[in-house]
Amino acid sequence: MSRLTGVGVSSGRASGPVARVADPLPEPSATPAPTDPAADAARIRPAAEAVAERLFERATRVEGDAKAVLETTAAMALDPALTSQAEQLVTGRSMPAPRAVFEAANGFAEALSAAGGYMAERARDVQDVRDRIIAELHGVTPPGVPELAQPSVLLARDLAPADTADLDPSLVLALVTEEGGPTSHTAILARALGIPAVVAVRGVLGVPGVAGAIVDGDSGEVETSEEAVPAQAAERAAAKEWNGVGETADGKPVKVIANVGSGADARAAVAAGAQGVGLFRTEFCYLGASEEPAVETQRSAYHEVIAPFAGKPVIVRTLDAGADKPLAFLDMGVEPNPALGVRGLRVAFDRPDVLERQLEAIAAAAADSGAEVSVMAPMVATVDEAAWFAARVRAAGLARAGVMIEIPAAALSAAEILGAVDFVSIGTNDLAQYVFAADRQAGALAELNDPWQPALLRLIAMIGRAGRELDKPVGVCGEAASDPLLAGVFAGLGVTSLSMAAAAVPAVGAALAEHPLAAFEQAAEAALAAATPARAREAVRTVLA
Ligand SMILES: C=C(OP(=O)(O)O)C(=O)O
Ligand SMILES: [Mg+2]
Repeated sequence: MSRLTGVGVSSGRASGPVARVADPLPEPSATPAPTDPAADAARIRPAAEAVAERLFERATRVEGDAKAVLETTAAMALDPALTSQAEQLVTGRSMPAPRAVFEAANGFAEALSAAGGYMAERARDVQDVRDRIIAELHGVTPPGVPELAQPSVLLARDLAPADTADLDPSLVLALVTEEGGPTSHTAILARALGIPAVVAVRGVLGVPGVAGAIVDGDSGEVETSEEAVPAQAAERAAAKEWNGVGETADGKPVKVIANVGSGADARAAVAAGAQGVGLFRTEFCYLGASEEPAVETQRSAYHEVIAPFAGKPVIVRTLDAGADKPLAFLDMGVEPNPALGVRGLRVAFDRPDVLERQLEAIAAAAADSGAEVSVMAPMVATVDEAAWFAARVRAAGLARAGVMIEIPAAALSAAEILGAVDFVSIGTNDLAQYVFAADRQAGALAELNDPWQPALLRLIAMIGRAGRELDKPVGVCGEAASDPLLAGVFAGLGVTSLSMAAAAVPAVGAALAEHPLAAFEQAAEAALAAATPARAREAVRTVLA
């Protein structure tokens, strides 16, 4: 018996036999060089096609989000840039085919990781595709979730979207991962499925002979056992239906909207019933570009995301580049402390022309879309910065300007900032990182980046209060908004819209509809008064029981 603690990211308690998700294959060797490089290179494309075909086949058996994830991953396997780069490494540098795929894919994954945020999450997908193609070349079973013969607790290093897209929820009792944090795919998926999950359980993969486990998604405790443990599913509230209207039980509106980064994301958000877009991360349009994309290129990329939301609100965020999201064409130089450097709106102070061209493209994309388009800036620290940005947005002919609140100084000046803009949206991913001085990407600091930390909630309360006083919208668009229990707390703190990954939309919508606003306000008070994240969760659950 071994007891370990991680970060509980999806509530409930379950136990049962453990199914281990296979780790990626070991790094393929760079030697020996192929005797016939041309023949070895010729194996890569068919292997990638076989991987894509299998993923497309799995996609035919599921619907909605799962289908989109599998199709996106399959399309990544077929990316000609990846296969041709790998082929060139075999023919030009005499690398064995598996090593060439490894190197080529890693190049793409590194570029995505460097871009940070949403793009960094896509790096995991590229690594997933890489490992599938390498397994195909070796003729071995690909890593990932095994076929489950009985209800099981899944134990993994971390989970990629394609690992889990077609999971049968009736066979998964709980998820436990050694890596990952509160904003990981595992967390979002578990909440969407309504099963307990604990992430960042350091050392769990090193425990020998694990046969069963008891998982507590509230306290973050995981008890492993060498003996079989009988399957016991978490008590799941009857699958809640959501009518697609974001409001509390007493009809107080709280918009349930989506975070998107591409046309495919936008279509998935529509399918999930999102009432609009609360965060369109435009970085994707610039990614890997050695030159700034032309206004027309930007317009067309933005239009693809905005158009599915005719008649609905769409908040487009201007470029969030710099520091951990370096963009080659901006040539910002090396910074000693990147997370605290020239990033987000700060880039625009040096290069207002880049912002102006982006606003021109957004205005053009909005013009014939029928959507209610607003624009917001990332990484705003002061009211002067907010006012500077709003003036430029209005000069571009766009009606509504807002800013993200993700720097503690901005949270402390929320009232003044709201005076200068039409709305604010709280980026809990960065706000937590800056409040706790804890890198959001560092698994070892996942506990500090837990959005249930009362210190973070107290700052959000200040922003909510300012919004109510000035009667202006306050959104949350960090991943914290995808936690259905926390969603009610945010509503109680004065938040008027919640924006999240499409998969979380129905569960959050249903959770808001369960209680009147007064109950959420009481829950929020209880959370604010708690000393720790675990006690805050417990207190909220008690109030809403
Ligand atoms: C939504 C946010 O922005 P991003 O994750 O893109 O930095 C955030 O910081 O919470
Ligand atoms: Mg951010």
